[in-house]
Amino acid sequence: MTSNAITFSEAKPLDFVAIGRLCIDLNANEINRPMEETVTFTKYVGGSPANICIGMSRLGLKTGFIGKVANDQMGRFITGYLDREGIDASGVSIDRTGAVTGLAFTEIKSPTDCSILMYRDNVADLLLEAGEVPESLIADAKMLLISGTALAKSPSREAVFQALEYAKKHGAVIAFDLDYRPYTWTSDEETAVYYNLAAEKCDIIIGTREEFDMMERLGNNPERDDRITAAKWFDHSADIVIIKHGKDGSIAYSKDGNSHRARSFPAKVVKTFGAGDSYAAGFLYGLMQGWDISASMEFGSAAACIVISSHSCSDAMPKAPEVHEYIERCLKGEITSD
Ligand SMILES: Nc1ncnc2c1ncn2[C@@H]1O[C@H](COP(=O)(O)OP(=O)(O)OP(=O)(O)O)[C@@H](O)[C@H]1O
Ligand SMILES: O=C(O)C[C@@H](O)[C@H](O)C(=O)CO
Repeated sequence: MTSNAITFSEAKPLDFVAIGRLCIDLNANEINRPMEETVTFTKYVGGSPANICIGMSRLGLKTGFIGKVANDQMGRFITGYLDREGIDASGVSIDRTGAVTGLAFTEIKSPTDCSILMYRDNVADLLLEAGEVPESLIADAKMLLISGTALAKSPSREAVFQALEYAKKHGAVIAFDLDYRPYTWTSDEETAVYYNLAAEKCDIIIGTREEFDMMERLGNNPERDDRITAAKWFDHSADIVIIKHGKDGSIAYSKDGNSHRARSFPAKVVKTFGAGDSYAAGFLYGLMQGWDISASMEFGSAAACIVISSHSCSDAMPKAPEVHEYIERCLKGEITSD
């Protein structure tokens, strides 16, 4: 199937495989206050690539995950969740070194003032080794998603480049969700080098304006012009580059020279994070259905609204009928922002 010059190998048994972190979100139950004043949290599976994979699975696609979890109750909570979601977890390794599961404590001071306190020392997800990346899982997949934070440290960094090599070898479409989390990196120069090296191999690149700014410290785009940002990647492997702008929506550029703007939909926002993961899942799902770029962006934008209107990220990932209904209700004026 071809969508916007991107061709998916229909004969492959898996639709989507992601590689990267599997973590735990601990979202404060007492919202609209600083974390210092919160007492209880709800535990969810987290990790941006995990959220995207869960989103793709919820939308009805056959998915798999490549990663590493801690050999403890949190690791077993995560793998049990993937199993219940029907996600092939055969590519998930168990750490044997005593590493731990990354924790994301989320603070919801207000619907527009949210932050994440990350505990990521000695996390298992960054210990995934290149030799643990199953070539067969990627060979069976129409699409591979990589996520930028997995590039932050070795051996996870080399595992990502191994996955990219397998994807190229077996004709999988490669999507790169930039997912820049500063606390995981030690140097701006190193960050930009590895993000750029990975991005050169990718067919679809999705990031915020700020994430592309981080990458472009090696280039020259003082006006932070989205079109200049996108053009660079069409000289490499990219067919589609999406720059996300929060409530102001998103813009996509395609290699054929076209651009596509998507507005955001109204939403009763509980917390803003999770927007990017659900947007990515909705957009990539749309492409895999053969929809055009604009329709896929609209679907991703609506999926994002459903997740930011919820307390969780992974648990809130919607099914396809929910997203279509959300769009219809917005078009009828039945949903408004606060
Ligand atoms: N407040 C909002 N109201 C409606 N839609 C939103 C809002 N914030 C984000 N979105 C939708 O989600 C998409 C992605 O959001 P954003 O640009 O914030 O990405 P992100 O920074 O990667 O998200 P995250 O907060 O999960 O890291 C936007 O393009 C828009 O369609
Ligand atoms: O990606 C992370 O490590 C944090 C996520 O678990 C959290 O759900 C989020 O920020 C989603 O964007």
